[in-house]
This record gives sequence, structure tokens and C-alpha cells, in this order.
Amino acid sequence: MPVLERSLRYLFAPIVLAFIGITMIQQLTVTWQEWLPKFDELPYYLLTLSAVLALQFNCGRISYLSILLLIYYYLSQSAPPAIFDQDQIFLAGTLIITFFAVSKDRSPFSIHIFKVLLGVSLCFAIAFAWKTGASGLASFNINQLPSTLNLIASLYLPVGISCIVISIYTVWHATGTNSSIALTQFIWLFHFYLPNELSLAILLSMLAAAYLFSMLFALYALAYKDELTGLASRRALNTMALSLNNHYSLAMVDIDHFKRFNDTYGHDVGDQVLRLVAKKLSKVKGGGQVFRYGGEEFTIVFENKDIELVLPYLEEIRQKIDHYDIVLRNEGRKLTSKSDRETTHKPNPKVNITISIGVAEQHGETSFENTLKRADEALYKAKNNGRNCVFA
Ligand SMILES: Nc1nc2c(ncn2[C@@H]2O[C@H](COP(=O)(O)OP(=O)(O)OP(=O)(O)O)[C@@H](O)[C@H]2O)c(=O)[nH]1
Repeated sequence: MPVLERSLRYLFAPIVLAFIGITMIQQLTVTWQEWLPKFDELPYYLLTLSAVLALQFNCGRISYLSILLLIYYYLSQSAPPAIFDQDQIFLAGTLIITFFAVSKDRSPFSIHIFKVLLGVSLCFAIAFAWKTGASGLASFNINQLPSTLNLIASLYLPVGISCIVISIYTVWHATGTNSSIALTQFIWLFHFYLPNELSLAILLSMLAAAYLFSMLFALYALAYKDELTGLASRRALNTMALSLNNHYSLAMVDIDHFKRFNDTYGHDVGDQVLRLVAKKLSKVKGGGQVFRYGGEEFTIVFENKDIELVLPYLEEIRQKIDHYDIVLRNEGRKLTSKSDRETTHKPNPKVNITISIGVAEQHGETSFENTLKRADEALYKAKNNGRNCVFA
């Protein structure tokens, strides 16, 4: 996925959506004044739920953040902690969010909990030291300090650096969890810089809801996406079959002699080839929806399309894969990128793979399983016919 798309999807979209959400809730709170006290309890339930769910799915970072926010909310509702002032808490929170943004998800019930405790304590220590140092600087005649030292005396510098680090990391490692952590930073900034705009209870409830949604999406991907190729999985195909009408064409695609390919070049290269074929297949024209059926088999469903209409699209994709040269690196026999190929002087070995396709049409009352079986039979014929062809 290009960097721009990753930035839009994982960094800017969640923040813009949260901003729109905040603005809408602000409008609503004007008319719902009497309901506001009822929201005070909500972060306790939602953050606890997200902490427990995150524990269940080994999303350690979301779990820790939920617990820390829960503690912060509890303390801010009762007696604010006396040892730290607001600036120190704000800076410590920012550093903790940055710490979680750049660390990996580990099981919260492992030895890593000590690393996390150490990291969090260190963030508090840095915040404390920074503020103390900044106060020392401020005791000078601050107007005589160079502007960079003025920046240090305020919190803009560390907070700015943290925001940049979180943003880069979120775009670089574009995942739902990292996106949620970037959103945490946004909500944290909003809470401290605009404290009177929206109550902490509503902000934290929104954030906890975002955590829960991100976990829900991760679960959805787990159930309906194939991990290796990123295509929709066989389970997704079975679910789609329930909503298909009685008019569609279905193609079964199989890579030819894939066992031989695996045996010659290794399983890792085989995996790369599967990804490559999946990428090519997903560009099939005619509105075909591509699924990984299992192993080296794929399924393409063309809704409301006759078989005569889809045959040229399938033939086109077969030819594209047939004509595609896969370049292997000499050492390690790994696939190379285009730039690698251009910079390496020694010509790398090229290999070709081909696919066979069997296609069947559903037009009437026969079941999905029946159509799938007929497409499989057509595929069998394509294999017997010498492979690298489309058979209906
Ligand atoms: N690398 C890799 N190989 C896989 C994966 N899933 C299945 N395979 C391999 O795909 C091969 C399928 O081999 P076969 O079913 O015998 O078929 P084939 O060698 O493609 O021969 P034909 O289909 O008759 O052309 C096996 O060697 C499997 O190990 C996977 O996820 N990754």
C-alpha cells in the first residue's frame, strides 16, 4: 500500500473522524445537558471492556493503555495526584503513548510486563526531570534565553517530537492497533489543550469505543481474510454464497505444478509466488471477486455475468500470469523488486508460472456447491488438457 494511502487510512481518517465525532457530540451536549452526568460512569465500563478484550486477543498495548487511562480517569474524578503537576502528567502521558506506539504487542501475561512497567516509570521520570529542568531554565530571565531554550522550557518540543514519532510510526507500520494509539495521542492533546471543549468522560468513552472497533475489525480480518495473500478467505466465499442470487459465473483457478515449484525453489519462494498470483488475480476485469480457496487454489465469482462474458477476462488474466517473468535472486533464491533488478549487474534467473482455470455458470436453481463442483470438474479437464488454459 502506498505511503499516501496508508497515511490517509491509518492516521488522518481516524483523526478526522474523531474530530467530526467530537464536534457532533459538542452540538448534542448543548441540548442534552441533563444527560451528561450519566456519561461519567461510561469510561469505567468501556475501558474495562477494552482492557479485558485486548488481554484476550494479546493486544498488550491497547490493554495497558486502557488500564492506564482507567487509572487516570479514576484519579481525575476523585483526588488529583499531588506529586505531579498537570504539565508533568500531560508530558508523562504523551511519552507513554509514544512508548507504546513504538513497542511491539506482547502478551500482557509474560515477562514483558516488567519491561512495560520500566518503560512507563521511565516516562514519568523523564517528565518529572524535564519539568524540573524547564522550571530551572524559566528561573533565568526567560526573555534573554535563545528561542530554542524557550521551546524547551515550554512543552512544545517534547510533545511535538512525540507526535512526529507516533505519526511516522503509524504510517510506516499501518495497523489498526497503531492507528488506535495515534488516536489516543490526538484525544490526549485535545483533553489538555482544550479542556473545556468536551468532558473527559465523553472523550475516553469515544476512545474506548475506537479501541473496541479496532479489535472488532481485527477479528473480522482474522475470520474473513487470508493471512498470506490478503485476499478474502474461503469462509468469506461461503458467507458470500448465502447472499448470491441465481445468476453468476464461478471460476476455479489452480497454479500448475506448484509442488514442483515448491520443491525446486523452497516454500518461502512458493509463498511469494502465491502472493504474486493473488495480486494479479485481484486485478481481473468484469467485477470478479477473488477468494483464496485453499493451498494454491483460488475462486473468482462474477455476479450476474454469463460464462461467455467472463471467459475473455479469465483468458486475459491467464495470459498476464503466463507472460510474467518472476526474477529470482541468486543467493537465497528470493524474489527481487524491480529496483533490485536494475541495480544488480549479474542477470538473475527468471522463472515462469502458469495457471489453469475451470469455469461454470449458475443460471437457475442449482446450488452453489453444485456450481463449485462443475467449475472444479472443468479445472480438472483444463489440467488434463495440458494445463495453462481456461476450460468451461
Ligand atoms: N509455499 C506454499 N505452498 C503451498 C501452500 N499451500 C499449498 N501449497 C503447496 O501446493 C502444492 C500443491 O501440489 P499439488 O496439489 O500436488 O498440485 P500441483 O503440484 O500444483 O500440480 P497440478 O495442480 O496438477 O498442476 C503442494 O506442494 C503444497 O505443499 C502455501 O500456502 N504455501
